[in-house]
Amino acid sequence: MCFGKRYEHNDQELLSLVNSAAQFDDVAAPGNPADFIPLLQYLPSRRMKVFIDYNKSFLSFLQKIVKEHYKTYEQNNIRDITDSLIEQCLEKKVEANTGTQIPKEKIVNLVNDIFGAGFDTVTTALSWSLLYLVTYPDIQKRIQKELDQTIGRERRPRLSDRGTLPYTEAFILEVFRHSSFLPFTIPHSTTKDTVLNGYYIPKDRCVFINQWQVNHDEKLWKEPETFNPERFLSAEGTKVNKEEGEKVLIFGLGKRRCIGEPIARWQVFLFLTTLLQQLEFSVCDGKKVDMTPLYGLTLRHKRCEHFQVKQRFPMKSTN
Ligand code: HEM
Repeated sequence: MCFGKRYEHNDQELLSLVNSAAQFDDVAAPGNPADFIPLLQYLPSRRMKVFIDYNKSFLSFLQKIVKEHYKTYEQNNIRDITDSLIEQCLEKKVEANTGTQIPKEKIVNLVNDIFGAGFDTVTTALSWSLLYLVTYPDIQKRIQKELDQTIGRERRPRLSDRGTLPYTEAFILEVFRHSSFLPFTIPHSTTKDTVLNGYYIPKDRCVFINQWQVNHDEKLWKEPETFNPERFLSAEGTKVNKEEGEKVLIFGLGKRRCIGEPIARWQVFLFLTTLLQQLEFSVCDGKKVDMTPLYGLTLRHKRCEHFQVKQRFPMKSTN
């Protein structure tokens, strides 16, 4: 979407970025001691070096792509998000509306934000989903039954199917809630002295939301530690209970909540339904999945060595 390009699975440049994304995740996690004791920023830090090195290499990867886009840019053929940003930048220049103009040098940073915020998050959501599916095979079967009955096997799932698969939707909500794989929001700062629920928070204080706590609060959820998609279904089991769904906190809150939320929900839905229509996921007999989360900017799970996949029915070309 960002670059209008599909990378080969063995593209070395992309692979090295994907692999180092995990490192970035570790060092960028909220909880860097220097966020709380500013003096620590002056001490040498291995974390900070990894953080800076990763950003440098990622920015140079993006700069190269943005440069290529500028060279081949055609006003009447907008190929992707990068072209669209270039268009904004050039168009606004013509209108000389400097208030909303995107400066040319900011394009790389904007692509960086979209790629950085939208890549690791969606892949982590999908990978937790697969882990829950192999841990709860009956839930996997129930989603596949819903897919078979509603979509069938003759065509692939589409975005327009989303409202017609309540159990699948409830499963995704329960993955978001139970894993809470983004346990905290991005750190923000108070712009003035504030009182919240009787607590005084001075101006310029680092604040962020503990989403994990909200998603596991016993006052909000019945048996919060139990993985149970049905908690999001109406009494008859035929609809998603909207009010319950809205209680799940994974995209942040307020003005700076995730701007990519709708696209993220669509992506998770489309990838999961496409995979589950065709494939069955499991772990080798007698093996158990370790669901202990590894702490980082996103909570990851340990690599699962016993994961296996098989086709549900003979391959047919679908569209
Ligand atoms: C399941 C996937 C995703 C989750 C759980 C998620 C979650 C979040 C969270 C918690 C924040 C911080 C909100 C805050 O600090 O209050 C955020 C910010 C952001 N997200 Fe997402 N996100 C996801 C996918 C995406 C995608 C696909 C995109 C872009 C295509 C995206 C773009 C952004 C951007 C640009 C911000 C910064 C917004 C700002 O600072 O104003 N996210 N996201």
